[in-house]
Parts: sequence; C-alpha cells; structure tokens
Amino acid sequence: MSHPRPLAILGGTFDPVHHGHLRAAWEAAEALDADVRMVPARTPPHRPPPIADAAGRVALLRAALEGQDRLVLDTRELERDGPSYTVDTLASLRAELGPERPLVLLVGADAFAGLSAWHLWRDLFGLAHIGVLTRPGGGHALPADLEAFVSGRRADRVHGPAGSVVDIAITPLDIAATAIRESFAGGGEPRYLMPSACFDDPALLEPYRALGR
Ligand SMILES: Nc1ncnc2c1ncn2[C@@H]1O[C@H](COP(=O)(O)OP(=O)(O)OP(=O)(O)O)[C@@H](O)[C@H]1O
Ligand SMILES: O=C(O)c1ccc[n+]([C@@H]2O[C@H](COP(=O)([O-])O)[C@@H](O)[C@H]2O)c1
Repeated sequence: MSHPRPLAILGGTFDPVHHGHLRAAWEAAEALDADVRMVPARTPPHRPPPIADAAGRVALLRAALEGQDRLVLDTRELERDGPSYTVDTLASLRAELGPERPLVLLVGADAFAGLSAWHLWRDLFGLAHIGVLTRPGGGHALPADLEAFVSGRRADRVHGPAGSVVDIAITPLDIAATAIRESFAGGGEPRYLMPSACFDDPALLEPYRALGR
C-alpha cells in the first residue's frame, strides 16, 4: 500500500516575506517529499501588529511564489477573526485532509523554542507533526516543559498522521524580516534578501518605505 504524501505548512507573519522563509519551505518540501502551504497570519498572536496589513503581506507572498507550484499560498487565516491561532488552522486542515494523511507544521528553531506559550500547544501534536527548521542564531534552547513533552516524540522522519518532532536541517540563511524592516526604515533597499518580484510593484513595499520617512 502506498503512503500518502505529507502536507506541510509554514505559517508566518511574513512582514515581509523573504528568502529565509522561501528557501526553508522549499528545502522542507524536498526533505519531506511534501507540498507546502504558506499560511500568512491575519493577526499574529504573540507580537505587535505587523507593519503591512494582511492584504499587503499576502500580495507580496503572491508575487514571491510566482512561477512555481510546490509552495502554495493558503489564506484560511484571513477568514477568521481574533488571534490567528495555529491550533485552529491545523484543525481546519485536518478536517479537510481526513485522519490519515501526514500533516507537518513547519516552524523555525526560534519559534519552536517558544511553542509552549502557544494557545493549546499540546493539542498541536494530535493534529500534526512538528518539523523544526534550523535557523542561524543562538538562544533556541527549549524550556523544561517543552523538552519534557517532546523528548519521547523525536523521530528521524515523519511516520503516520501526526505526533512526532522532526529536525529538518536546511541551508542556514541569516535573514529576518526585522532586519529587512530596519533596512527600509533607514532608507535602504533590501534587494536580494527578498525575491525581486516583490520590488516590481512599488505600491506593495510602500508600508515599509514609509518607515523611513
Ligand atoms: N531565515 C530563516 N530560516 C529558518 N526559518 C525561518 C527563517 N526566517 C523565518 N523563519 C521561520 O518562518 C516562520 C515565520 O517567520 P516570520 O514571518 O515571523 O519571519 P521572521 O523573519 O522571523 O520575522 P521577524 O523578524 O519579524 O520576527 C517562523 O517559524 C520562523 O522561525
Ligand atoms: O497559536 C499560537 O498561539 C501561536 C503563537 C505564536 C505564533 N504562532 C504562529 O507561528 C507562526 C510564526 O509566528 P511569528 O509571530 O514568528 O511570525 C505564525 O503562523 C503564527 O500564527 C501561533
């Protein structure tokens, strides 16, 4: 019997999307033999409001994803009010996929280290595997509650629909949206950290350029 291919998601604020996100998602797709949905958060739960509104961040993502079909935009979080909790997103995906298909929540190592502060975080493991993407920079040690919970769940590969934690080693790219916003705020033009398509329509970058005025 053939095993169903995993579906993976990379959620994010994407304020703005950059090559760190895109390359991480691409390498995860290859490592897991999965399709990947890029899921922008309308209202990210644990950070100040984004610089660009959800429509603007989605427009940049759409431009960034042009020309390939392995990384697919999924806008389901835009349709929900309130904080964009990942547990709700995974539950809605699980309802669509049925109980058997492997579902993988991709998170950078920095985001994973904060997982035990997420809404209903233990429930995430009943809905999906967690794929932890290596990310440059230190400070990604796990707090004791999270380490205790995941220590028996670590695996080399995803097997079955949900429940394990898999490290996915990717090319380290020290690119962060914070530094891109800082570049714009200083009047810079952070080309080559983001896809060139994001620079094609000047209106898309206007909220970031406005930081520098
Ligand atoms: N360069 C990168 N390498 C690996 N994972 C990344 C990278 N950049 C972002 N991620 C992961 O992608 C997800 C979404 O990230 P997010 O949209 O918050 O981008 P960010 O660059 O971390 O933003 P900010 O600097 O505003 O915090 C998170 O799980 C994050 O850990
Ligand atoms: O569900 C939560 O409580 C939760 C808390 C913090 C972050 N998240 C999700 O994690 C992803 C990365 O978040 P961020 O803030 O690093 O862009 C994004 O999809 C968020 O919605 C989710």
